[in-house]
Amino acid sequence: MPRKLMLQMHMSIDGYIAGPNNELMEWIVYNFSQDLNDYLSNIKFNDIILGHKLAEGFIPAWQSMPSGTPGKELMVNTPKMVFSTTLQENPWGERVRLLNSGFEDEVGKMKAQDGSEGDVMVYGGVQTVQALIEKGLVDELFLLVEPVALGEGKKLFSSRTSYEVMETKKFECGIAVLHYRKKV
Ligand SMILES: NC(=O)C1=CN([C@@H]2O[C@H](COP(=O)(O)OP(=O)(O)OC[C@H]3O[C@@H](n4cnc5c(N)ncnc54)[C@H](OP(=O)(O)O)[C@@H]3O)[C@@H](O)[C@H]2O)C=CC1
Ligand SMILES: Nc1nc(O)c(N)c(N[C@@H]2O[C@H](COP(=O)(O)O)[C@@H](O)[C@H]2O)n1
Repeated sequence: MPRKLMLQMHMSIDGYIAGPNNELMEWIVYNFSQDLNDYLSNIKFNDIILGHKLAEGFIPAWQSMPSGTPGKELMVNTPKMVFSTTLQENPWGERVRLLNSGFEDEVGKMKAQDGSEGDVMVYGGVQTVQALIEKGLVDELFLLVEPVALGEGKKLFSSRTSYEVMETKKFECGIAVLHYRKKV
């Protein structure tokens, strides 16, 4: 069985993943309740994909979190691949690999590996996930639906794709997780 590419992203109830200009995500509840931390810690994967812009914040932010912060070990220790056409040197250390071209081909190769290698997770940002969705490479979605409508912003999808619901769950902090699998 091949590896799956999973996506986990926060989304407004009207389907936006960022403001119109990728503004600060102040609409996102980051103070996760224990039940949500427990749920997320059960999603298993062995590689993380990040876009360059997200990586600039994500990697140092997780590294500097106090030990014991839920998710820290997973986020810091899991190998990461960062998409960038401009970065020539990797500033983030040995667990991070830069990919300068052929993004979709490389993801296709990762996915073709044996499933016993573990699955792959992408956290964003907008350009990166839009490209992966557009190429049909994302197999499962974990949408963390925030209890807010934004009215405008950046969307995950630009064309019609069918999914089936695997699970829906409401959490104490107000987030609802919708877990979908792509229909084959
Ligand atoms: N809703 C959510 O859960 C999340 C939302 N976000 C939102 O995402 C925003 C950042 O998104 P965005 O600015 O799009 O940044 P990304 O993190 O997607 O990084 C974009 C950069 O990644 C490289 N890249 C990614 N895909 C490709 C591709 N297919 N071809 C060429 N280069 C590629 C390029 O780097 P280079 O320029 O070096 O070539 C590009 O400039 C944040 O402001 C935040 O608001 C982020 C994370 C989670
Ligand atoms: N799997 C998992 N476990 C946790 O404990 C978490 N806090 C998260 N957070 C998710 O990580 C993604 C990137 O977050 P930042 O951009 O670094 O804030 C995002 O999807 C969070 O929901 N994940």
